[in-house]
Amino acid sequence: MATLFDKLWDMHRVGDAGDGDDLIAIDRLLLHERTGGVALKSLAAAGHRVRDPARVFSIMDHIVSFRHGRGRDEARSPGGEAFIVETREMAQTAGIHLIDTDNPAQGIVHVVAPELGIALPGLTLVCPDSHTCSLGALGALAWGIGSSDAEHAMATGTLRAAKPRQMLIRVAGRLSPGVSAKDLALYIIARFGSDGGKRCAIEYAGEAISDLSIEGRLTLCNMAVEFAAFTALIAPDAKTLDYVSGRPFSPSGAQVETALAHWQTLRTDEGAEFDEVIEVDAGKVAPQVSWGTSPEDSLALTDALPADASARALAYMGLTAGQSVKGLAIGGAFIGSCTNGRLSDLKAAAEILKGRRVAPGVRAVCVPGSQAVSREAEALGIDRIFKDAGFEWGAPGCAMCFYAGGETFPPETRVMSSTNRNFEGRQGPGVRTHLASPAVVAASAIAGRICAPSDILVEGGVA
Ligand SMILES: CC(C)[C@H](C(=O)O)[C@@H](O)C(=O)O
Ligand code: SF4
Repeated sequence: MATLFDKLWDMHRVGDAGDGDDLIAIDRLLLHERTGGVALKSLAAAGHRVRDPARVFSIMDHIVSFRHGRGRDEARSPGGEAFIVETREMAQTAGIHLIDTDNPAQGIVHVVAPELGIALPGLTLVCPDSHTCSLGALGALAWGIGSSDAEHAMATGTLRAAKPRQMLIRVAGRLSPGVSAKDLALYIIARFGSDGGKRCAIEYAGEAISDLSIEGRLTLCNMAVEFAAFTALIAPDAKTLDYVSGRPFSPSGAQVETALAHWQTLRTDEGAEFDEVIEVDAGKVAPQVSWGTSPEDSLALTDALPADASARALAYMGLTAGQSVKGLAIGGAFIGSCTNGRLSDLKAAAEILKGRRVAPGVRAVCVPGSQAVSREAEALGIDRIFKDAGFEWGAPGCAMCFYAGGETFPPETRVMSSTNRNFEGRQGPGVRTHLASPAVVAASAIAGRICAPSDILVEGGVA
């Protein structure tokens, strides 16, 4: 009896690397211009070549400008162009796949990898980026690595790694209407703490997980690293197989049948043991918002701040213990990122924005996670809904998810954000980030204060 994680590990284990480490075969490696160009350059400087360029994909997302109309080589941070240019040159020299700024498939690496079928059930995938765990949503074994590990993986097609402990998070029951995968992720992190994942490989299972769309699963697994997990994964089911079929880098022709047969074996055997098991009742999860400077500082929108809230976090966020977060005036709203920048996220926000206007004094920005998401949204008129509501509609990339030295909100601005990190300075010096789902961000942008979508709907529309 084996867990899904055991099976994936064993299938890729090529040897004992000593000191308790295994040598793991890496199927596909992803790079972005913020860390990937550096890894490629250092690899070349050491006189090594990429062993199998067909398995390596480089994508421009972190530094590219999100301003439409500007040259896409323009960076959003001073001096950032060098990252773009260097990654391009190094990728071309190495002969790896390059999804450049002008490529119709460009977007955030963790959004693009599933869209293109680079991420598939059963594959090992690594990227020098912490949110690579997102891809476990498809039943892949995917984890974030450092730059030197990326070099090692490119040169050898393998990585040294110690097999992590394993945790099962079973989410029983169903999420209530209006409660999303993002709310579930924040709820779990708040309840068990930002160290609650204990560097384990987490398998999410249970009725609420089967119910989630693939995009919802990607959101949930995206936040596993904020829970200190090694990675997270979800066993592939019919939804997964349907999602991954027919994509550019998915199996084609005669390979399809073999792949389907293989993917169907990717599940945890009945009775297989985990080192830790956590049970969560989906019915208890309400729309969440973060109040502090760690994703674990999250609560239901209707709850007051804990009496023992950290003084430093309170001071940074301009709050006092015991107060309510709901109703606080905001100055910014951001919808996008690898957490919530997919079509279903934009649709959920658009449902609330339709026919309404962002409150005066709120700068609201939406940046689709990829060119594909942007095109689909535009085909459905979703961009119009955002723009008519007063949102800026940006060009795909990480954009305001993290401060790169360029565009930001003024210090002390309270920003509702569909992203995954609310650390001090994450969106800019002094910026006060509140994490929430796209629907909660959209509702708050309309109201000009932190609120739930139901508050807007009850008020019958805020002009
Ligand atoms: C810049 C990159 C290495 C970083 C990460 O590893 O996650 C970024 O994507 C982030 O979200 O903070
Ligand atoms: S969108 Fe944000 S969290 Fe995701 S990869 Fe980019 S910077 Fe990191």
